[in-house]
Amino acid sequence: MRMTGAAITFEGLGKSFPKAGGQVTALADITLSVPEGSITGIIGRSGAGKSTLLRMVNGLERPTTGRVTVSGRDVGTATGSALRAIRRDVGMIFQHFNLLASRTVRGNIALPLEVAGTPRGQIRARVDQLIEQVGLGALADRYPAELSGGQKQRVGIARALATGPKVLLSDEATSALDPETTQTVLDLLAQINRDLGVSVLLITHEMAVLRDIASHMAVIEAGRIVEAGPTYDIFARPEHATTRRFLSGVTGATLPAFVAARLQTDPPGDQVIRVTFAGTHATDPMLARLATDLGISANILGGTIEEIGTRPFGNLLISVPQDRGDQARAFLEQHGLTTEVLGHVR
Ligand SMILES: Nc1ncnc2c1ncn2[C@@H]1O[C@H](COP(=O)(O)OP(=O)(O)OP(=O)(O)O)[C@@H](O)[C@H]1O
Repeated sequence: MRMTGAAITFEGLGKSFPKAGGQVTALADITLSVPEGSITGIIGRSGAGKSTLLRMVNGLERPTTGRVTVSGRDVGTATGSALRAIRRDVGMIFQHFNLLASRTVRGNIALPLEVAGTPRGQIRARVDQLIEQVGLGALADRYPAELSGGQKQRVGIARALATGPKVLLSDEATSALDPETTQTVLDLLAQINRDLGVSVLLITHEMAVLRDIASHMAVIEAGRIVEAGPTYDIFARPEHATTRRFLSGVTGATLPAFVAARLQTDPPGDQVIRVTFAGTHATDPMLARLATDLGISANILGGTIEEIGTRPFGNLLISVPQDRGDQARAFLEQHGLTTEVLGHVR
């Protein structure tokens, strides 16, 4: 089946590598679609298979089973000019930038155009345009050693865009950057996605990267996708334990230390509940209603409201009397909120 509206598809994809005395399975039964025009992020721990999955998209690795397509073209079986055509449609950026030290900014960005046989006269104009696009105007004649990490990644992005790809692959592109620089590079990726309509597939081990720019996401563990969907939905209703673990670091609210230190897994004590507010319910005065409708008064232990895309997303940590906990949670869930019992405090 060929999915429509997909920039990239993985269909029952598997990849094994030979290993002394047998095989190691890096990926198993991956079925995932990267919607055209989306920024799709894949998160997983080290060794989960992220890089292998990304390398399938430009044909650096070939599937052992299943298929990977770019704009409907099968990458795994493509050779010669067909493979070269796919690769022109797929740009890639790297954690450590992979720039040539002996070439200036201009020279690095020109490289893929030279390889593609673009006439010299055209290369100059195209490179100028790319340098403008990534905001490197004043640095065109500098060498990589004279640039900051963020500037190097801008060169990497310009180089990846040189041949006018439909898809941009990002391999931990911000992992070597400080938080502030990370933000500016993520903003640039979002802008490129918006302005040029380039679909982005990125891999990361940081949930914050997905929160900030990914419209869609998937969680990969031990070579399998354990959860996938629109980023907002997954943040609001994570289903898999691995997803929840990744989320606990970013969905702001953490328990105050004095509460965390006393938290127990079993009763007795007040029930400590994480309430996730999503979408239109984000600003509803649900705690007030808990008091007026059910007569349950909740203690507020912590909370945050942030935005995913442009939609509000909140986390509130509360405690309620143990014997009213189930009732309170049922009420909140009935009103479209997600709840999770974190434990009990006396
Ligand atoms: N060329 C190879 N030969 C043998 N095994 C490999 C090869 N490439 C990857 N693997 C194995 O496949 C699994 C997935 O590796 P991969 O690099 O894709 O993970 P990752 O999620 O990108 O991790 P990291 O973030 O550490 O790069 C690992 O067990 C790895 O050892």
